[in-house]
Amino acid sequence: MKTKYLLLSKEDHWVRPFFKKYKGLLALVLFLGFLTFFAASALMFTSGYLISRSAAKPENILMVYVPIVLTRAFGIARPTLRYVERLGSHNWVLKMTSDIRLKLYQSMETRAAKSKSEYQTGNILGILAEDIEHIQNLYLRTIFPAIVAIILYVAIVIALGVFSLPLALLMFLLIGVILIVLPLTSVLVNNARVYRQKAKKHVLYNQLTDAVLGVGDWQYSGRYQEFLTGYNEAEGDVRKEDKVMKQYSRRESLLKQVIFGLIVIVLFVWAGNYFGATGEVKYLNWIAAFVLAFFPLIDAFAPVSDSLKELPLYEDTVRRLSELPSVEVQEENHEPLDILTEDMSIEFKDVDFRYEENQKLILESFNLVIPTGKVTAILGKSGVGKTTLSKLLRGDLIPEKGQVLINDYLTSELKEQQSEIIGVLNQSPHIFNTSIRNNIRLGNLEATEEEIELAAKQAGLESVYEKLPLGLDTLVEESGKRFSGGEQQRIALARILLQDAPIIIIDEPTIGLDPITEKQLLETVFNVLKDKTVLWITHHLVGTHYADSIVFLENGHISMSGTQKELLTTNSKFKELYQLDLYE
Ligand SMILES: Nc1ncnc2c1ncn2[C@@H]1O[C@H](COP(=O)(O)OP(=O)(O)OP(=O)(O)O)[C@@H](O)[C@H]1O
Repeated sequence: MKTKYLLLSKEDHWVRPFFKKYKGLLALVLFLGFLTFFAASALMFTSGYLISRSAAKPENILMVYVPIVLTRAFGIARPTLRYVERLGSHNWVLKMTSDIRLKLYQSMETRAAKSKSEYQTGNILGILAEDIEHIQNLYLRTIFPAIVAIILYVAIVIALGVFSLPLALLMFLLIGVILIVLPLTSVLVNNARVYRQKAKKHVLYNQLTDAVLGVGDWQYSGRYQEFLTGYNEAEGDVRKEDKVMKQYSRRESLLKQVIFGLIVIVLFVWAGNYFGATGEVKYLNWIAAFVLAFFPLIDAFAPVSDSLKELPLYEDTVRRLSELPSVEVQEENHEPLDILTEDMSIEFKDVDFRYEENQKLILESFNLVIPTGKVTAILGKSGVGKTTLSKLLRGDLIPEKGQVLINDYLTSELKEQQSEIIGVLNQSPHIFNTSIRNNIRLGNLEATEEEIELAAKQAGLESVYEKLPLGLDTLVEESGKRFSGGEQQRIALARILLQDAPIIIIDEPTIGLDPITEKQLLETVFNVLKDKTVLWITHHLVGTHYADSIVFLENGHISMSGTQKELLTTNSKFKELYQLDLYE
């Protein structure tokens, strides 16, 4: 079990900083919250007095003129203050949660380059949907009302103390039960339950994303019903916990109502005695006023224990957030590198790389040079490190030893210039659910219509969109479903052409395509990318004539290299592999 609370402590780097950042608005919101209840209470007080006084038939209207004006004033002030307070508090909370979302995004981005696998999509969805919403509620439903209630509590006890010390003490105890004893008991009783429920909900989120991503496989395997049953059971579990907690809430709410009833009776008896004892009729008018003034305060006190019960949830939220990678504030003004010159050669210089410390080196003293405007094909068994090589080139991974350079600049320094320098054509480019034109435009938002059309033509899309009534404005449907794999790759290629980066990574874009489409696509790709420096990851030897150099990766080193022609004539192993590939 936890020993130290994180929420709003110094170690809380997620909620506390924003709490401090907007503290001026926060103070205003709290003050307005207090004023709202004060106006509500004063409204009831003046109306109570007015009713009592009017019932005693005043000689003329002027005798009750002041309470009439006050009743009107407080009647207008209460909703106005409430409105402004809501506006302020929501504005405050939305500002803060938007900052937290941004921080979450930055944190994931920091991590994304290194390893996406540590944080499942479901976890992130859970954090975005549940946790940040909890933080939103933390302020709107818990912290603000609790602080306002405590201010009111102190004000009431002091105000009553002026009239009678025993009454002030009694109110101190009775309201104290509602504001302190009940919430604490509730936190103690429900703590474990709330945690359990939240953990179960996170399991549900993970199951859901997994299920949505793999829905086809559940269907094909004939285990759809089994999956549904499992999911329903997990959901049932969450509901069961929910039921127990609701039962507790109902009982607690009953107890609160009884205490409120008791407070009203105590106030009534005391006011009756206090003002009745004076023997003067005019003082009797204050009795109803005193008792009625308490009623609006019930709205301030009642929700506190309900919301404090959720404190463990907020604590858990902050804990989960604090486990995310911290965001180094990268405010440093990163000077753009003067990297774009004639020379866009790539060099891997004595590179050692592995993902984890105790892992075998994936690249060991690895050296490779790709001259400007040349194509190097990287081949090797699955898992040998081809994709790793491309990630090192993008600067997403940093070598343990050695350097990865483009035009003598470290690729890890590229930062936001990365997309300006390196384009990627991979196995499954994402085609967004918009028109072909917009999908291509993604490569360069500033491109003109003519440039987009030229890129589409160069990528060989003309024959595709010409047949369509809407041409380039045809919607591609979700994930590009409307088009074949080869056509989707051509859209991605057009996007890259528009991006016009001098270096291109081609990571098996032809995988899953039939040999004829593969051949046609490769022809287009290498035709339009002929001036670029290209790192081409492939499994196929057929087509490697497009490469100026072929490199075989094995055990972290280059085991074979040369042009297709050279290798075919001098290397029997290559020849053998080439023959095998021909018959595949
Ligand atoms: N994030 C990671 N953490 C730990 N190990 C990883 C990670 N990513 C890849 N690896 C391991 O590094 C090795 C090289 O992976 P890489 O993806 O570069 O291979 P590849 O040659 O591109 O394979 P394929 O041809 O199947 O795509 C593999 O053994 C893989 O399991």
